[in-house]
Amino acid sequence: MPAKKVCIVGSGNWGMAIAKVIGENVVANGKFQHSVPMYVYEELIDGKKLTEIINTDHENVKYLPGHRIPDNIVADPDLLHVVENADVIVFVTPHQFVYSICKTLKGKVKKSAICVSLIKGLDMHEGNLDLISNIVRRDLEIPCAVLMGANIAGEVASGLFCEATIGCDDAVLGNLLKDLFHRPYFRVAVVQDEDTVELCGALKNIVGVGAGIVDGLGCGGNTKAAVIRLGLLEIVQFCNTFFKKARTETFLESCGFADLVTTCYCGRNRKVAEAFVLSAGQKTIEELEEELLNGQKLQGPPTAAEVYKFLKGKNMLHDFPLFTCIHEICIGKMKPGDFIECLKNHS
Ligand SMILES: NC(=O)c1ccc[n+]([C@@H]2O[C@H](COP(=O)([O-])OP(=O)(O)OC[C@H]3O[C@@H](n4cnc5c(N)ncnc54)[C@H](O)[C@@H]3O)[C@@H](O)[C@H]2O)c1
Ligand SMILES: O=P(O)(O)OC[C@H](O)CO
Repeated sequence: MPAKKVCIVGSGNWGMAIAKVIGENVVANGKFQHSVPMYVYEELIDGKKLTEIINTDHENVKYLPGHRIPDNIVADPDLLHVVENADVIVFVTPHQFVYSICKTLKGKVKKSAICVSLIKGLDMHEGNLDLISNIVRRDLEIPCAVLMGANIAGEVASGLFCEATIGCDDAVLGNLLKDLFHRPYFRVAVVQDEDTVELCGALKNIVGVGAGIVDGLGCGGNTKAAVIRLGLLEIVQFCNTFFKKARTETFLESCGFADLVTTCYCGRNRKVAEAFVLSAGQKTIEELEEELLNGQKLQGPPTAAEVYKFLKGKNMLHDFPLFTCIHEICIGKMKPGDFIECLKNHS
């Protein structure tokens, strides 16, 4: 069997960390070609192209400073060149850019290629809520698995132990992807419940915003635990109401409960939402995202907006009071303090 060509589409905070994992694994495992092209959205840093900096210094000084990635990861600003003849395409951009990337790739990827999405987000499409993996499947006409989990990028890049979940309904494909991602410090489990794995990854970002709100209000660990518990309840309910019935065990994998915990304590959504509450109406979420994240993109507030629009269309906002309240606080329709009432009255 010829070695498979892997490519990575995306080079942000998580994109770089996972490039380190992949770069090490393709060398350790004979199933994959050693050189891995990575699509980088080109920009200038102090007058120098980011792709050149990555290929020379093997570090993305803007999105994951202080971490060296393996030399076999090759940064390239040409998206079509990156995916040319690729057998495995790893999608890891903020979800905001998936539509335009898929549009560019339509009809341009190998017919036998497979994709794995590491993107935690959802998209409203023609009045319906789309999984990111569905956009890929529909536009590129190839299978798409997902990888989600409690994976703060900097910690993974530092080699600190964590777990992740691959959601893949095809067991053979799932095992191939496990070979690509599993490392001694990155333990991967494969489950055949791909929609639930992806939904957990997307929806936990809304709950992360809720955690930041209670931190900004000066509440303690008990209140945050309530946010996590009620958030998990709404995630389970959302999956089972709108998608094929979830396996309960999936929520106990890294993509479920564990990702909720890490996001609510260590994530960017939490951080920006806390700053938003502390700014007492002086700054918007978007302004704080720009101020605090240096180009990294929040997924929680836009996902909350998309879920809100979807639920409103179904007249079901009252069935998901936590998701609803978090969005209304983000857009200034409710005050952060109202969140506590929402928690108190949640059934
Ligand atoms: N950062 C983490 O700790 C982490 C962990 C697990 C999963 N994720 C998920 O991975 C996905 C990617 O997150 P990330 O942290 O790698 O990204 P990020 O938040 O660092 O986003 C910045 C990236 O977006 C790119 N970008 C900016 N404008 C663009 C455009 N117009 N077109 C294409 N790309 C553009 C930038 O070049 C940069 O690579 C998200 O869905 C996120 O939820 C993130
Ligand atoms: O920093 P956040 O809030 O985008 O969360 C990062 C990861 O998804 C945690 O697993």
